[in-house]
Amino acid sequence: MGLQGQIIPYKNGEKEEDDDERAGKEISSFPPPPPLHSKFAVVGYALTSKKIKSFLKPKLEGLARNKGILFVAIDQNRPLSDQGPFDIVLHKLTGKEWRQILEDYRRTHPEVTVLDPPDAIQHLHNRQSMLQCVADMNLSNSYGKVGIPKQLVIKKDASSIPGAVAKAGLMLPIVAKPLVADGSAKSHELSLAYDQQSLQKLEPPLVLQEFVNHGGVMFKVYIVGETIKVVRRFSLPDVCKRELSNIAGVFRFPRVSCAAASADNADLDPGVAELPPRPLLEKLARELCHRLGLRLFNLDIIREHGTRDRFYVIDINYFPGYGKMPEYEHIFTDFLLSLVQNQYKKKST
Ligand SMILES: Nc1ncnc2c1ncn2[C@@H]1O[C@H](COP(=O)(O)OP(=O)(O)OP(=O)(O)O)[C@@H](O)[C@H]1O
Ligand SMILES: O=P(O)(O)O[C@H]1[C@H](O)[C@@H](O)[C@H](OP(=O)(O)O)[C@@H](OP(=O)(O)O)[C@H]1O
Ligand SMILES: [Mg+2]
Ligand SMILES: [Mg+2]
Repeated sequence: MGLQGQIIPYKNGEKEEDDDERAGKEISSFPPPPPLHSKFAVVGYALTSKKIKSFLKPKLEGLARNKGILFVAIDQNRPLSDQGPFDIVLHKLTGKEWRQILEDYRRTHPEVTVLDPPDAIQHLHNRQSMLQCVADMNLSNSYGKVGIPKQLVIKKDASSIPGAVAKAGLMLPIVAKPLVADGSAKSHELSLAYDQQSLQKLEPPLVLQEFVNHGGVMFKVYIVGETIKVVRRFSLPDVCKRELSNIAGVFRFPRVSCAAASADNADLDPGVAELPPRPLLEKLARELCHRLGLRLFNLDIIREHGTRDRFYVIDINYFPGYGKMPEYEHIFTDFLLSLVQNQYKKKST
């Protein structure tokens, strides 16, 4: 633990004789910080301002503080080793330089849990490698079958796309996704192509994916360590054969999964609304955590319309919008607590 090796939740008025080595460090401003000499587990965070706003809400900070966890902003202009000491580093920043800083820090501070390792996160920044684990897993049991849509990577030369699609046997319509998925606005600019010729209008590098009809509803599976939570979201509507033969062109679509309202309380066809079986999701999540080496991510999964148990994972996101996950404040606090308790156990054995 960052200070004295034991978590003692902060209580108003508590006084101790410890040093104030954290004095002058930038700490989160709301709720009011406790005295710097308290025995807290310290979570250093390096997040975008957007992420701070959606994730580090007063309720989370308050709950965590009551359980002895303090969030402290990392100053990116100063060496990480000069800050803290941290018990956990929580981050979602991109860039080679930041990755290197974190890798060096992990090497020199093996006692600190970095959520998550930069090279493991990097795996999700490419939409091809992102889904490879799911394909390799080939999950199929009595609860259902989980795969990925048929897909093809186009690195360059848009004019080659119609031929490449025909050769690979991909069926229209096709979802075109930027190959890089680094959280930038551009990486979320997706399009739907209805006919073969229009595919030339797309801009590689891309992943082309068969569009799978799924009744206009998808499931977001949020993972925080060993906890999983599933929510329904509205998604793109099905494309019927008649529509496909009457429409040509490429249509850009916005960030559906983000913009779309929750479909949890909507009046839906039960066959579409039914959540994927819990044991199937648990198996998938556990295995993905292991294979990806990540603890904080979500996945978008759809059920092929007209089937009960045929599922496709279409997207995996690192440190997603947990602010939209029910009860995330409690789940996250308990998760962080379990990490520091494990660190403490390790140290004392
Ligand atoms: N293969 C597919 N078949 C059917 N619908 C799809 C497919 N791929 C994507 N979609 C739809 O497009 C949406 C956006 O796709 P995707 O989740 O891959 O993009 P993203 O920009 O990475 O999203 P996020 O905001 O979750 O990171 C999905 O939520 C789903 O509605
Ligand atoms: O929770 P879902 O619906 O999957 O959507 C998330 C995206 O997948 C994330 O990529 C967003 O985070 P970043 O904008 O930090 O990449 C994340 O941004 P947020 O944390 O600001 O809400 C969400 O938009
Ligand atoms: Mg998505
Ligand atoms: Mg995504």
